Amino acid sequence: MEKISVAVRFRPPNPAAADPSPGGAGGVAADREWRIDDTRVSLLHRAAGPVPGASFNFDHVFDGAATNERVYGTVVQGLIGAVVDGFNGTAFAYGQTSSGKTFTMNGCDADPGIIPCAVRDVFDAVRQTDDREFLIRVSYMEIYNEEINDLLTLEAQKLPIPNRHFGETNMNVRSSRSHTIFRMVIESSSKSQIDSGDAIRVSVLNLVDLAGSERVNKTGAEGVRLNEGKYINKSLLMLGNVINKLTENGKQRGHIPYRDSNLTRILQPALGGNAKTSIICTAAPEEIHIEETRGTLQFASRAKCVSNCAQVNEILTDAALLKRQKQEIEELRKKLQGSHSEGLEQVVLKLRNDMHKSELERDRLAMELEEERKLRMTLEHHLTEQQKKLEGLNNTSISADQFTDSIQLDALKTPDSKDIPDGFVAHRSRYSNDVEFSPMPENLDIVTDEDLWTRLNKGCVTDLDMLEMTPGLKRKASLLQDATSAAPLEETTDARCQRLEKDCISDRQQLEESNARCATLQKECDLLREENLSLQRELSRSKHEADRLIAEKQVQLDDSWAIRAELERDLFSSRQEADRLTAEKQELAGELGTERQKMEELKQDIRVISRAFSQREGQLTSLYTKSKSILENCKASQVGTLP
Ligand SMILES: Nc1ncnc2c1ncn2[C@@H]1O[C@H](COP(=O)(O)OP(=O)(O)OP(=O)(O)O)[C@@H](O)[C@H]1O
Repeated sequence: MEKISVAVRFRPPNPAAADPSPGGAGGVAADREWRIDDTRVSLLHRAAGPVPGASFNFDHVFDGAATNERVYGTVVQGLIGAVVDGFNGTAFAYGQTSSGKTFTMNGCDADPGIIPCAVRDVFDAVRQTDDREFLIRVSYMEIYNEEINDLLTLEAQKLPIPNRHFGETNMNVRSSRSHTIFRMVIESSSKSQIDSGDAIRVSVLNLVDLAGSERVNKTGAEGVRLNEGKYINKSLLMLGNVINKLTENGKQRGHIPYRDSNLTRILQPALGGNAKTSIICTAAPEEIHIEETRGTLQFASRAKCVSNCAQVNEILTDAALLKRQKQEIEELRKKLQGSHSEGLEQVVLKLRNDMHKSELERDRLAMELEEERKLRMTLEHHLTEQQKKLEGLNNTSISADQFTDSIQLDALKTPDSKDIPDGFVAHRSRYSNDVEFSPMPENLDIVTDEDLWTRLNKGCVTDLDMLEMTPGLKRKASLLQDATSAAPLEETTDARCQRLEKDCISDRQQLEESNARCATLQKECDLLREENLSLQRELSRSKHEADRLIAEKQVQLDDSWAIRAELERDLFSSRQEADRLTAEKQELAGELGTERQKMEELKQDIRVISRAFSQREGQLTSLYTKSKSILENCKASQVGTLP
């Protein structure tokens, strides 16, 4: 789809044009004027500035200084190449009477208009296209009072060249009273033998000069001119209706009234159809024409919204159609077998590989995660153990059951130290805040002495009342009473305590690290799972797309095969029909020959008979003459012998 190209052209101000209406502005400085930029036209009030709602944008805007050559080069020249290449093209001039439509389309000797420039360029383009041969037909017609006249057929109209209807009005001494359509039909086919089966291109170029819309009070039309003006205005109204309908939204648009006038019927392909179209809206710059100019610009704005759908026009012979179908089938087959499907397969394969890799990676990470979890559990367990031991050490000075570990116990043992089977374990239940000495209970004298308790409890004196007596390891009082052996035991326990604390800290660090690693692995695992899912989705989408494309191509291929088969059948039956007709023709020709021969013979017979008849007639005539003279002689002799 491409939009219609719309240009606006202002003619130079006409000094002779005075406002014909009573109280007209002739000679008085205008209050309002049009400001013209490259693509914009706006109405300005000298005192108040831009007039609201009177500003318009177009593809091109030309002021009075623009020549026809420039207008043609900017707006129409591009169409010509397209028309020679097989597209339909239309250019038409629209505007109020005396705004310069005919000047734009026809021009003058010094500045030829669109029609002569277009004809020149069509023939130039044809000359430059070496590989095709062309047939160009030209017609020139007018729509006058809703009747179509051929302007090139002199016999029918008995009008001198130019044949078009012109008439004088107050607005234009030579006002066009009809719409004219200059049409070139361009046919072309390839010169090449190889392409001889190619299509024939047929395109139409319409160059239209519309009659101008007019107001009766300005043109002063009456009688014939008034009647012409009514037809002109009516057909232009129909053109406006078609354009309005075409600019409506697709659903509301409904029926387009092309058939309401001959003008819209002829312009139908150019308006929303199969053609490239350019409209040149001509306008008068004078203040007295502001309302008409505004109407023209509104028409041009609406026309700018119309879209056409131009395509090369080709006529296919059976052979060309068959050739096209074959080419299409070949192309489809290539596409089906070729790079596209291979590419898709490769994509699918790559996706599969990626998915497989990511699955392996995911499994590996899952295993690592499991190992990490196990390690963390072991560490946690170990830590708990260590903490318990540490607490035990903190709570108990010489609680033997806190040293179940034989290595720990060994560290506490002196060479004479021996497990005593029926000894006891003193477990300290709480510390006394104040340093004081409680009386030693008598039954504890075998456990330890007061100093040793004090040292083991780091200065804190045990409330011996609270000591629980548990069966367990018993130590020899003599061993524990030895003051020299108590000091190394105290140092070892502290060192052990510190080591365990250190262990504990490092275990906790390890545990934290392991937890962090575990969380990272978990995240990676989740990401991989997501990636995996998206790869799977992508894979299934690609597969689906590949299947759809293959199915589509298959359908196209099937269709092409079916069309081809049908065409081949048609071709075959056409050939048979042609053979039958040829045979029939030959038979008829034979019969005709025989008939001709017979006729010749008959003619000969007739000639012989005629000759014989003539001879006989001659003989009979002479015989008759002789008999007559004899008879007369006899009569005379008889008369002479009578008495
Ligand atoms: N761009 C221009 N440059 C010079 N003269 C122009 C230009 N445009 C129009 N004119 C002159 O203005 C007058 C009216 O122009 P023209 O006949 O082309 O108008 P029109 O729109 O075809 O009118 P109508 O619709 O009545 O046929 C003519 O004399 C023409 O030569």
